[in-house]
Amino acid sequence: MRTVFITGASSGIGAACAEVLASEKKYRLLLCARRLSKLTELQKRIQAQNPDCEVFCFELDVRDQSDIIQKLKNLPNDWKDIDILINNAGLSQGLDLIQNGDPDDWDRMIDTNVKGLLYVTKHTIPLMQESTHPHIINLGSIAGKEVYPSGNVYCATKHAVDALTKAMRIDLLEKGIKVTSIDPGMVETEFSEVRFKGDKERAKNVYNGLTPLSGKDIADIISFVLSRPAHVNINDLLVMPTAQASGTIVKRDTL
Ligand SMILES: NC(=O)C1=CN([C@@H]2O[C@H](COP(=O)(O)OP(=O)(O)OC[C@H]3O[C@@H](n4cnc5c(N)ncnc54)[C@H](OP(=O)(O)O)[C@@H]3O)[C@@H](O)[C@H]2O)C=CC1
Ligand SMILES: CC(=O)[C@H](N)C(=O)O
Repeated sequence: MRTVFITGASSGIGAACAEVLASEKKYRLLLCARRLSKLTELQKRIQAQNPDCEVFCFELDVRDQSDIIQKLKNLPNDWKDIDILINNAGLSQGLDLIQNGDPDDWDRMIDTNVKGLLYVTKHTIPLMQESTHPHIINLGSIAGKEVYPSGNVYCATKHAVDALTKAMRIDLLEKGIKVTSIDPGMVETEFSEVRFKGDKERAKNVYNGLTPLSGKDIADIISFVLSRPAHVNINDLLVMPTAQASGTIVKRDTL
């Protein structure tokens, strides 16, 4: 069984990855997020459908480096050999022109999407030493390839993930760790509700008149990436809703 460590597993793409990988009977799951209750609900769902799937959940805020160190140190010994890290935890806060942006929003995005990914990676790599086929998958974004109006800092954080993925692939070559970036377009998860701070109407409007991707669409792709033989790595995979030609060009059904 390969041990997969998924950050941000309490909803959306992370939760979908947990469910898809559990169903393949090849993985055991190490899941973290800030909402432990959501993680335990997910664990119950997964183990109801896959009774033999081992799942270990723990509460973690990826922005807190000392908590990461402590939580990884305190893992049960049989969870300390990790094969796959999926750096999924991330968010956007607001959608404001830079001149109107809130520096607290900027801090949250940078601390979560960039520094959180770095902290988790730094402290997980030592736990991947024993793996025969170690793999790190970073959740990038179309926002890491293009910039869109008012996307400013969120786009900058995903551009940073794009650069860090390339850098990690170079630096970790000596350790034989595969590194992949998965870069989705619009995926209907809690993402927009988080971005708009609970404004469900505004979040729903993001996807009006088109079929966005689902968390499972991305999880299925990650499952494929992980299934490649040892000599094959998918470096970077941009995946969009058919209706979204680029970061800002979408085709919506007329009402
Ligand atoms: N949805 C989309 O359109 C796209 C999303 N992405 C990226 O995909 C990733 C997953 O997003 P998505 O599933 O859509 O969004 P969701 O909001 O549904 O999920 C985000 C996950 O990240 C976790 N998270 C957020 N902040 C922290 C933190 N500080 N510490 C630990 N976990 C945290 C949340 O858990 P909790 O709140 O319990 O801590 C949640 O489980 C993100 O990196 C996002 O940028 C990329 C392209 C498109
Ligand atoms: C594509 C994403 O990362 C996100 N949905 C966004 O609005 O930029």
